[in-house]
Amino acid sequence: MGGASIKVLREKVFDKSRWMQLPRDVIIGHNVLGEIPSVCRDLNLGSRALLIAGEHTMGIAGERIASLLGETCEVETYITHGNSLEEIAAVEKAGASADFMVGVGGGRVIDTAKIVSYNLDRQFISVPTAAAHDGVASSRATVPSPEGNISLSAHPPIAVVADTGIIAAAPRRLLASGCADIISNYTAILDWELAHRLRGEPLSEYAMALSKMTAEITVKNAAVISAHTEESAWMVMKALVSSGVAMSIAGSSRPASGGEHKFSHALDRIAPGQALHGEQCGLGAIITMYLHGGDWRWIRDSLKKIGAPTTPAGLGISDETAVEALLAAPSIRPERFTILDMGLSRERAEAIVKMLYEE
Ligand SMILES: NC(=O)C1=CN([C@@H]2O[C@H](COP(=O)(O)OP(=O)(O)OC[C@H]3O[C@@H](n4cnc5c(N)ncnc54)[C@H](OP(=O)(O)O)[C@@H]3O)[C@@H](O)[C@H]2O)C=CC1
Ligand SMILES: O=C(CO)COP(=O)(O)O
Ligand SMILES: [Zn+2]
Repeated sequence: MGGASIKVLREKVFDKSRWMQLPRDVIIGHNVLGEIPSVCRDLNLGSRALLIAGEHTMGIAGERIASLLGETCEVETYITHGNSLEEIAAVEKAGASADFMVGVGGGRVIDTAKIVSYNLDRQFISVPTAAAHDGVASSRATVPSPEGNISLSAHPPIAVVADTGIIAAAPRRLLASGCADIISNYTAILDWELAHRLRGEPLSEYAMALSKMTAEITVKNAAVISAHTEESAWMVMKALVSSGVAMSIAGSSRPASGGEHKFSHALDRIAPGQALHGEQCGLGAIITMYLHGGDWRWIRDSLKKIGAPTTPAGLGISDETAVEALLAAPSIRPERFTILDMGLSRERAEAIVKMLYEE
């Protein structure tokens, strides 16, 4: 009897817990914009909406959604110009009396809607107009700061409505960028494993498996995707949603963001507005795969197949800028340990950037 109670005392207490938040409704497909009023009714979101879109995306889909919603709701519209903390504060003011938000556009608009709705404790619907990034369904929001981009905890959208007709009509470059953001999951996972081995950072096997599978399916379907049809939009959008779910499972962007993302964030600071987020991450993934000793040529060729750039010139930046971004990457989010935080010399960074032009 005494022996049994000693055994109980010695057992390690299991004290782990995680709160995973995921979207409730995910609707992807042809002409699904028309479903938005039903989604609002189904989820009981209220009668006053703030619709947030960008300069281009307001005309591409925002106005149509506002008119659809206008039949049953009071709708205010707001055009954002980026996702700076000042812009977020302004949208928050505009949304103070809204019951819910609808974010219509690219990654910056969706991140703005995500953080504003989180701060105001409202729900939001994510309506991507392009398949360019994997923040469509994630619970994280990336915003610029003087120290570089920071990843804030927020909440996932209550619903995602992705109209493949609209997404397929977006410029080809945006779709290729989304694929590159997904392909960079390969190196993000290698960095996470490295941080586990060297720093004891906890891993989530489920998040890693989902993130890797998403990248594998994308590469396997490169030929279909590069045709840039509505079927391509369907495939890439499913991958982007799955990658966002992997981030929600992990409770951080780790499964989809490693050194290649730190390189991209450094570029956003050094050479803002030159290239798309996913394009930058794709180039970063070639370099970090090389540093991990993996098959970097395969990453490069996969990116080429889907039409994403694979050199600094392809991003519209100089080789020197790419070298500066590689060297600056460790200063971005220093707590996120990656292969770029292991001490890359300028000389090696220059040699690696030259290597990118190899046939
Ligand atoms: N939270 C997360 O988990 C993640 C966040 N991100 C973040 O997302 C951002 C990148 O998103 P991304 O979409 O690449 O960049 P942007 O949001 O900057 O959008 C790029 C451009 O595409 C335009 N656009 C969008 N849809 C269409 C369309 N159908 N036709 C024509 N133009 C269109 C936008 O127009 P407009 O001018 O109207 O906006 C904008 O000019 C970064 O800030 C990144 O950090 C990326 C991955 C994950
Ligand atoms: O872009 C992301 C995943 O693709 C989000 O990652 P960050 O946390 O690096 O912004
Ligand atoms: Zn990304």
